[in-house]
Amino acid sequence: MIIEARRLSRSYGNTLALREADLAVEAGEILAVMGPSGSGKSTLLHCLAGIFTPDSGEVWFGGRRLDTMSDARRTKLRRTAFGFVFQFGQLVPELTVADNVALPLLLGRVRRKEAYARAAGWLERLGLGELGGRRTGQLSGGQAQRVAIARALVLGPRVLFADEPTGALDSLTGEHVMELLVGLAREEGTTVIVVTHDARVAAFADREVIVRDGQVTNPFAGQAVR
Ligand SMILES: Nc1ncnc2c1ncn2[C@@H]1O[C@H](COP(=O)(O)OP(=O)(O)OP(=O)(O)O)[C@@H](O)[C@H]1O
Repeated sequence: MIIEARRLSRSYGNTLALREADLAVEAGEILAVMGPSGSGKSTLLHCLAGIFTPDSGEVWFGGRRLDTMSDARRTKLRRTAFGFVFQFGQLVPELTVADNVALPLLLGRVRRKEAYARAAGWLERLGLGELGGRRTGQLSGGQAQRVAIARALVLGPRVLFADEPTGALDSLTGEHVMELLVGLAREEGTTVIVVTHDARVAAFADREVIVRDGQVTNPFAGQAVR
């Protein structure tokens, strides 16, 4: 298992968002996390990615305990081992497409020339080779999400976390974005955990888990949905 969550609980004030949720994810797996609105999907994803710490329970990544790690170590691990794609790309609008994709490399002290060369390679793979010089504020939704995918993958993460990555796109564009995301993840051997409401997005996954009332109803591979 690359990621394991054991009996995760997390509340916001009086709202119990996760109630002893379990989940196990295999390396290289593409996992869709589905379930009703407000059931705890995003909270689960944020706990797995070490963005939130759970109130109780354990999160393991590659045999290391994530939830009890120091903030500094967890932040470093998140930067190097994890990639993120959210509903709205969260690109820096004042920067160009190439700048946005090169940014994680530059922050990781990769030399400028190499960072831009690697960014250009990823943009090419995502069919964005022509758009490197454009400001990201001037992209279509589908183009922006493809840039966000390039930026998330440029450091070669072990796990890509995606929260409604196609939520702001029309269905055809959304399918194209998912096709690219899943195709690249498979080529790279990247594990993908994608939260989605959309059955067409989930159809790209190897496995689907359902979150209900803060619990994962079928947390382990091979288990039927209850
Ligand atoms: N910052 C917050 N403050 C208070 N309550 C919150 C906060 N974030 C989430 N919640 C509550 O926690 C519960 C789980 O929320 P979460 O966002 O994890 O659900 P979700 O399944 O991702 O929902 P959606 O599909 O609508 O995005 C909900 O009842 C929600 O209202």
